[in-house]
Amino acid sequence: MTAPDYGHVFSALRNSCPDEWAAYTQHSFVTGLGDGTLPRPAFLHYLVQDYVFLIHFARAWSLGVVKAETLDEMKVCAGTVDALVNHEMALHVETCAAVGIDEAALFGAKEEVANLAYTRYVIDAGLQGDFLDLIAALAPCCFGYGEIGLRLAREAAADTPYADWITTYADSDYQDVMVAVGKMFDAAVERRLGADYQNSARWEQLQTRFTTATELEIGFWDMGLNPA
Ligand SMILES: Cc1ncc(C[n+]2csc(CCO)c2C)c(N)n1
Repeated sequence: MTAPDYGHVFSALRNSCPDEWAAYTQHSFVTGLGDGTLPRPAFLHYLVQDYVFLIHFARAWSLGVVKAETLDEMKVCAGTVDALVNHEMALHVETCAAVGIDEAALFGAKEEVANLAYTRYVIDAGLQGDFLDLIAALAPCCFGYGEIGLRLAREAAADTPYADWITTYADSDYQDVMVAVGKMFDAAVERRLGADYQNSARWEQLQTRFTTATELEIGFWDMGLNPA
């Protein structure tokens, strides 16, 4: 599988924080998913928290519909909300059901501080700022999991118990959606800041949004490794 092209805006943002990006996408939680050494309690703890994360993340993407300026932007945001609440959460529901955690328990799970910090940061970026602030804060989640899924699909141990998780994010339908999201991000930034966006007054602020969200992803993996 070739490396995915998630667009030039994402590449530029990622290149502005290489250390944080590596700490996120090569975190020991990720290594443990690939080689199968991640303890099951840590994985389930992560998955329950991630269910709650996706609920609030769907709210953040919904804000994208509100802040969009074109129909294409609205379509991508609305499509992502649909994918999240009607499809992506199925992995969480099915995996947890198999160990006796039902959906009501997932919905009512106590949200940990690292989880709350991340989603509320993204929602606030969109409330306080404009569409670009919102997508800069949303980007690490989309493209980071896209990169991780593809890398683990290539490198993971054949007998890792986390193959379903890896397949969810390596899946070509999922990758196609991420490529479409990347194209929309490129167009959204060029529309507002022009082709020379990296020299615009807004760029540093967008880099900060992206880096902060990347740091919050690192905190989410750390949280996963420490079941309460
Ligand atoms: C902590 C955390 N970060 C990223 C993802 C992956 N993810 C969540 S929403 C979304 C975009 C549209 O599906 C993607 C890729 C996750 N599940 N949990």
